[in-house]
Amino acid sequence: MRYNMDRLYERVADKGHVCVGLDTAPDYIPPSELRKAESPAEAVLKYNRAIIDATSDIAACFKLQIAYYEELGIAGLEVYARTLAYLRERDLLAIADIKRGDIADTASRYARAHFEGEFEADFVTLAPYMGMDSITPWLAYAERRGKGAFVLMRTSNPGMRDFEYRELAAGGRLYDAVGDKLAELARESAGKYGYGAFGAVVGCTEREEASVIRRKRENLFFLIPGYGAQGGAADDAALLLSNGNGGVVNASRSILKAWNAAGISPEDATNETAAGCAREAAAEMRDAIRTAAAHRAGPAKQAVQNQPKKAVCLSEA
Ligand SMILES: O=c1ccn([C@@H]2O[C@H](COP(=O)(O)O)[C@@H](O)[C@H]2O)c(=O)[nH]1
Repeated sequence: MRYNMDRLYERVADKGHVCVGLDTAPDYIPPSELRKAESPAEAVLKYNRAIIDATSDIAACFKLQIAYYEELGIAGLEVYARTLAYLRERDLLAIADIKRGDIADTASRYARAHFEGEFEADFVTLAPYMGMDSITPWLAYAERRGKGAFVLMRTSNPGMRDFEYRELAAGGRLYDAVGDKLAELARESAGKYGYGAFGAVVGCTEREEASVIRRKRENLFFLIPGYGAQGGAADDAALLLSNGNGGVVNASRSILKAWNAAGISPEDATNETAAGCAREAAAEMRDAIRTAAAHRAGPAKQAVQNQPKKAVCLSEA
């Protein structure tokens, strides 16, 4: 089976670790574009397309947080589906950040809804609180269609300590117990590069235990949120990478609102200027993570990574 996780690994090797978050709220969009559009939803679609066009050669993948679309109602869900279709047409990988978790029968319906049809994505995010029977129905799609998932393990938010850090009577922390189960699953669905079809969400806002988590979970590919707006930096994210690969680092607001941070006045901004700033922010992020990862890997890896990009791509093709 050609797993999407293998495709993602190859995109990282080729383009770097950036996952552009399409968490597009209407108020992130230049006001002139909002005025021109027939509805906020239409403005979001146009903005998404501009961001995708400007970053598609830099981003390993794109992540859509479904809440931003749901809050716009039916029109928002239509934009969600059309954004996914736009990515698919361009052979760009999409993560649907839907964080589902329910009894097996319901889970299989969620899986059909997000791995087939109008909302089809390459990967989803899952919440493991209800146990492995809420995860396994999704696995059928890994076996049949190569689909992938990232299961919440150690998240990026302050509340991660409320439950994920609980010490278990059997030893270890709750997030470790999730990691054990995921590592088991990954052994059964290992792809070409040794990573399982399903990986884990591990935030980069907390450096504590990051290197240990990475070493312990060598067959799990990580989706790493928390970069930029939540305070995570390239050095933090690099602790969660493995041999220059093994994870994608998500940034949403710091890319979508880069035009704002660059000091462009709302009245002067257009989708074109916003997309230019997004491109610059994504490229800076890619370079900072590459440098931090190479620094962590030591001189031998640095020498390989410092070769001209074309040569690296050719050797990995
Ligand atoms: O632990 C987690 C899991 C998911 N997220 C999601 O990632 C993005 C982060 O957005 P930023 O604007 O870059 O902070 C958002 O969609 C979250 O729902 C997370 O932040 N932490």
